[in-house]
Amino acid sequence: MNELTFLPDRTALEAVGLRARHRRREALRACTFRVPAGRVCALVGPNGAGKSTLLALAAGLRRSSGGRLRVLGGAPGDPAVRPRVAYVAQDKPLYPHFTIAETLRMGAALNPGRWDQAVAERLVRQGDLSPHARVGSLSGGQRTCVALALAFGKRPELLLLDEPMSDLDPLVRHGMMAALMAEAAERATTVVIASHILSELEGVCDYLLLIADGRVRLAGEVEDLISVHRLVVGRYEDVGTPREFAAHTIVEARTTGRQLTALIRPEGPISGTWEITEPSLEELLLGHLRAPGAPALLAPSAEPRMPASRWAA
Ligand SMILES: Nc1ncnc2c1ncn2[C@@H]1O[C@H](COP(=O)(O)OP(=O)(O)OP(=O)(O)O)[C@@H](O)[C@H]1O
Repeated sequence: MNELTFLPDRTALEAVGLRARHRRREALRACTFRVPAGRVCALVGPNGAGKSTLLALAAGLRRSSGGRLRVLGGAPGDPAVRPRVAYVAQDKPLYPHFTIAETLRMGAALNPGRWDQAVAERLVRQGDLSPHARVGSLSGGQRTCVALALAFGKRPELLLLDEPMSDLDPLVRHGMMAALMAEAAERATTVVIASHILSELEGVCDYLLLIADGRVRLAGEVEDLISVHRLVVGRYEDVGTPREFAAHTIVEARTTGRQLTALIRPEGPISGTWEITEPSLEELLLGHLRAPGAPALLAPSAEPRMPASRWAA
């Protein structure tokens, strides 16, 4: 993180009581959170949690069914907001008859005054692709590289990525992730990246939004969220959870043989003879994913800042 990318006073995404429906099914249930500008935010949750729905709302491609969502200070999809946002959907729609070079020319034509050809070409090279290749002849992973090049060439202030790396081979994924993060850091781009690959998020994301069953479970700076949790490991042969944990918030506790492993939000010192460490991001996420009913936590930076007078849709 550098001074440019750390913009805690500006807001990229802000939701209050946000709801969305797919026909009768509620996909988002009263979600409230804030993502400050300049952050790389991991959007994590089980299948069907509502991640894609949230990104599509932020991109202005779907309408909410209640609550409020602000994107870069404006309404999602507003003509003043749309050019500043790029969105890479899971299915990455592209024109199959275009070559990669033609696709980038289309990007330039659609984004007058914003387009950065050098950045787009750099990302195409990262995928080891010829500009003359036709999009229809590319593999799924190669199309992903083109979609990411198109999104980044737009020089967005907010980049919304829906599981962008899932079909990339490990080498290309590594190179692409590094290239994306370098571009994002240089331009202080806010990135919201939905992913199931938890190891890929560690060391890359400094902000976290965890949703499950359409509800926000965790939101805030990764550092802040990690620092209020502890991983507690030790020998335990009784049933249930140890009595000394009663004073704390237990996110998840598991016993394997005679060993107990628990993810806890301590309310004070933890008594007993336990090995107590700070969880890694992956351990924090796994604990919460295994325990979707654990009490939600919104760090102070994730609390909405829009005045209450604007909360009504
Ligand atoms: N087109 C649709 N029609 C009906 N229901 C839908 C549609 N799209 C999503 N849903 C439902 O809305 C809920 C949220 O789906 P969403 O795709 O946002 O989840 P997700 O977190 O992105 O899941 P995944 O990790 O599997 O991509 C799910 O219950 C899903 O079944």
